[in-house]
Amino acid sequence: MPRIGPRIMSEAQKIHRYLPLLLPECRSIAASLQELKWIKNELNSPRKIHQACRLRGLHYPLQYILGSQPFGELDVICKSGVLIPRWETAEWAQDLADRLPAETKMTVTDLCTGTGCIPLLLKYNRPQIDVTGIDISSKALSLSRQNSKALKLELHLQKQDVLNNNEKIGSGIIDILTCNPPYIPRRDFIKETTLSVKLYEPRLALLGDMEFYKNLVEKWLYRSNSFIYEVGDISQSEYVLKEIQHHTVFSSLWHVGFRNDSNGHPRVVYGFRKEGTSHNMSTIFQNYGQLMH
Ligand SMILES: C[S@@+](CC[C@H](N)C(=O)[O-])C[C@H]1O[C@@H](n2cnc3c(N)ncnc32)[C@H](O)[C@@H]1O
Repeated sequence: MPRIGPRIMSEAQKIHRYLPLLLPECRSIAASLQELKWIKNELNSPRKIHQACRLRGLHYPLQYILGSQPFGELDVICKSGVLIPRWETAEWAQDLADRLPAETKMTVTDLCTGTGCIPLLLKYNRPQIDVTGIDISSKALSLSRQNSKALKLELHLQKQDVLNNNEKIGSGIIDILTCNPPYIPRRDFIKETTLSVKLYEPRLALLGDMEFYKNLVEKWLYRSNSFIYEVGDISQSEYVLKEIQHHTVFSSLWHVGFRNDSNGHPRVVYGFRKEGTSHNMSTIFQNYGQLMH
């Protein structure tokens, strides 16, 4: 990343004395001004505003400073130690919420729930559904509980290792299984993530490769009627597709699709049972992405 030159620093200093603190993270005067406006809107004391700008200069995430992040129509509480929800996730989760039937009862289990943003957004849009969030991290569970309370949306929570204790999670068949797992391979972590993410967001929430997709195929397909897993790149979607296509039983039972985010990047692999479910999955997932199988 190129360094900020002295000319732009002194230009920023002339506009506002805190702008030079924001420039290293925001990279331009316009972006720094926008951020200063947000900080001033949220924090009322000059001391807090100055402290916030200083922290931003150290690449500390704005959401941890201001304490929240919009996720669809929700304002989700954010705290250090728990991944900040991303717009890419909100995009597919909101579209999924809009597709769920308005009155029908359904069960949703969200693996790797973090702040609880995904099940809470689904519950907000479809209050009749029953939502459960699972995470291995105590910090994540405590924050998702706090979000559930603050938003007045009921969310069942369970602390479990998704990869090893699958049988201890819930019971019966899950209608919709959602998951945004840690999916950045160690080899890509250094070059592909920003300093702010590298320094301050939990690695437990970020670092992963194929293990959660493998676990989906080996364990969760037996227990769910549909799944929506976020991916970091196309190889993770292709892995799930190949495993289902080449499976003697799954290949005749499941449809599989890929979905890009609005920046055109592969973002989701999803699947649903062709028949035998009490809800019409093919209507819910019609044109959700591109069907591959
Ligand atoms: C990418 S974050 C997703 C958080 C949230 N769902 C979101 O979209 O913002 C992944 C989450 O998985 C959790 N996690 C990591 N390994 C896990 C495991 N083996 N079992 C359960 N949760 C795990 C982390 O604690 C983290 O909260």
